[in-house]
Amino acid sequence: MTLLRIEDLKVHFPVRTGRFGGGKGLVKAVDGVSLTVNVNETVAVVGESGCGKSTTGNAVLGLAPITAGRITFDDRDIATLSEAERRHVWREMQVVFQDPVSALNPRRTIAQSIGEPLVIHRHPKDQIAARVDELMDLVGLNPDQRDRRPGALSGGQRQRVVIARALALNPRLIICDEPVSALDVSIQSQILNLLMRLQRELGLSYLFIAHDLSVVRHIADRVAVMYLGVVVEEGPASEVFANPMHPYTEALLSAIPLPDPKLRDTRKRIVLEGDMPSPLDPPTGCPFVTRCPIAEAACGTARPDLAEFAPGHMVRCPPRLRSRD
Ligand SMILES: Nc1ncnc2c1ncn2[C@@H]1O[C@H](COP(=O)(O)OP(=O)(O)OP(=O)(O)O)[C@@H](O)[C@H]1O
Repeated sequence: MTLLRIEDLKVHFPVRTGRFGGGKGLVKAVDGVSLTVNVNETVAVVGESGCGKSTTGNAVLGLAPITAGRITFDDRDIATLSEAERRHVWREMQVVFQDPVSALNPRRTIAQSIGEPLVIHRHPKDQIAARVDELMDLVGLNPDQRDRRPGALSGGQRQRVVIARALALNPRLIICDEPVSALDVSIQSQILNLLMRLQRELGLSYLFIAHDLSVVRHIADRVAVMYLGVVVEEGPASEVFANPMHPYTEALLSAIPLPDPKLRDTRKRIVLEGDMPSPLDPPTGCPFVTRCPIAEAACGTARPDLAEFAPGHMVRCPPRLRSRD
């Protein structure tokens, strides 16, 4: 069952341009993204900085304006909700951001931070302490730490606090926006394992935003790779990792270190030249044309659509190019 549906989403920001800010431009941060997240599913959105991943998540959360397209949660269009429906949807949809330091008020105790949504939503006061203990236990924090301040905790423990707070109102969907990027590599897998366990136990759905494909390898059911405001490839995670179709996905995958030295020798590393163009002035034609190792003249004129290569595996690169290698 589909819980979240994003249909042809566009988020364009009007900005001032030119040396003295006299010109006007449009940053096409998201330029026609469609995605679905099913109940109990993790969909990863991956791509380098500036590709529009966070803006997509922010539009779902109501933190970025929807220029065009539609976002439905549980079949309800989030743009047309009444105030009461909106409050209900915001309870069911929570977010975990990258940086647990700025997400937590340093003056509040752990219990106060975790209990904050319960206070805001007027939970009976006498039940809040027990619910906070339950949430701390659920995320692997010792309830003895309830009166500590965030400064006394490690980065991983702080992110557990943020996750416990996100779970307080029994959400169905969590937008995880780079939830492990600020953590030591050794701690990252602990938090990813925690998120996977919580998903199993609570039937959660995740829209999981990351710049690094290796982070999502174990957690994602499906992966959407974004470049310059559009999805260039989307499919079941196992398919995308084993059989990447888009040259950008291939380049991202080739940057992941392989544990097996024999595999390391056989794999070619694809180093992309230059930077992603500005979404203020995207290239005509294929968005990846300026950095693509297999670009042809035609790629500079027509923007390719997403086409299905295998069941559920979509790629925005014409077959005549892909069949060459
Ligand atoms: N409020 C805004 N006004 C103007 N431009 C914006 C605004 N928010 C985002 N952008 C631009 O939109 C583009 C996409 O940004 P976004 O943060 O969604 O990318 P991202 O892939 O999540 O990158 P990062 O990982 O660095 O957050 C960037 O070029 C960014 O500068």
